[in-house]
Amino acid sequence: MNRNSKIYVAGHRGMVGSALIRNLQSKGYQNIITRTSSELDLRNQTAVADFFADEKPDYVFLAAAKVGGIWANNIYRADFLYDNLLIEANIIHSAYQNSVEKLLFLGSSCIYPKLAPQPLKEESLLSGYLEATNEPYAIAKIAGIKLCEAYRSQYGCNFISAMPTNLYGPNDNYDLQGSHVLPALIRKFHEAKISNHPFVEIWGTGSPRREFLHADDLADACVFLMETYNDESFVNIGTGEDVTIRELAELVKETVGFEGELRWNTDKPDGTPRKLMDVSRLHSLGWQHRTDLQTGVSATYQDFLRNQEVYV
Ligand SMILES: NC(=O)C1=CN([C@@H]2O[C@H](COP(=O)(O)OP(=O)(O)OC[C@H]3O[C@@H](n4cnc5c(N)ncnc54)[C@H](OP(=O)(O)O)[C@@H]3O)[C@@H](O)[C@H]2O)C=CC1
Ligand SMILES: C[C@H]1O[C@H](OP(=O)(O)OP(=O)(O)OC[C@H]2O[C@@H](n3cnc4c(=O)[nH]c(N)nc43)[C@H](O)[C@@H]2O)[C@@H](O)[C@@H](O)C1=O
Repeated sequence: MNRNSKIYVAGHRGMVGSALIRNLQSKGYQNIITRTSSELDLRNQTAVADFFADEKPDYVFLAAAKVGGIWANNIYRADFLYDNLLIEANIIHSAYQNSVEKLLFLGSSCIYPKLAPQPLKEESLLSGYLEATNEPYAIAKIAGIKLCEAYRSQYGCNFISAMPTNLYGPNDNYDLQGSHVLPALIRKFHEAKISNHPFVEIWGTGSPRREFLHADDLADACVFLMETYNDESFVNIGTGEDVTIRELAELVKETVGFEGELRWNTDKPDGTPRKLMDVSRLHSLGWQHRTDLQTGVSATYQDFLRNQEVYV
């Protein structure tokens, strides 16, 4: 990829897509093309085919997807499966038809079996049953990995896949039904602090463990892989460290400065007990994350305070 390569970032208004744009621009890549979902619905096969034929991008970052936390994944099961299958199939097939030089597909750590050995090695894919709350989304993400592998083996396309752990950062989704845990906790603790509410409700038991990576680190890893990595095997992207949801809640509570009580709503699902990434493949390639969780949560709360009128 050189500084004048034509780069299509699909999903550029999202948390990951916007981080990719910041990272690419900071490295001097100037020829970036984007479309919002209202300009180009990536579920529309003809529209995607026309877009690729007109624009002929050299490189593609596939960061557009139907995304959400545990509740949204569990309720909108059809949408998470249908939208994601169509988006990735349309883009990957058009990338092949238009001789895209290289494509990076973003999967997720939820592709791994619920009870796979920890930390999760890339080799554990398809070795057991998936977590029920996000099975449709995980199946779509596994299909995306398999599309990249199949177009590589049948047509020689240089399509690679990266599997990020749970992410957070600027432009996250702060909708309390649809969001992931970290933005939900930031918003809940902030609103409880402002309104002097005595407690904050948190879902589940607090015992599940999760690994969190800042979106700017993820973007840096994706650009690194686009610049340097050309193998079929997908690559986990994470920190290699995790915390319990209870520990995360205590950290966000302290960061926000809320002094009330934590109340656990065990009617809400815990989801996977643990999903810690084995990041040895990524480390052996020469990339490591930079932002520790405390620093990242603090920066994300400051970003939330600056942009809360847009976010909520
Ligand atoms: N957030 C996380 O914790 C994790 C995310 N990932 C993966 O990273 C990628 C990016 O996620 P994230 O940035 O968090 O998600 P966001 O929800 O923040 O952004 C998703 C983007 O996808 C675009 N999009 C969705 N549907 C369509 C459509 N039908 N047509 C065109 N564009 C569409 C949206 O565009 P628009 O704004 O124009 O509507 C949006 O900007 C996804 O593949 C996700 O699975 C993986 C692991 C964890
Ligand atoms: C990235 C990943 O994200 C999803 O999986 P998840 O990791 O389970 O996602 P989550 O962030 O929503 O929850 C993490 C944990 O946190 C607990 N929790 C507490 N309180 C709140 C809360 O207020 N909101 C949310 N959302 N969770 C809460 C919650 O009960 C769970 O135990 C996948 O569906 C899939 O999309 C995927 O790949």
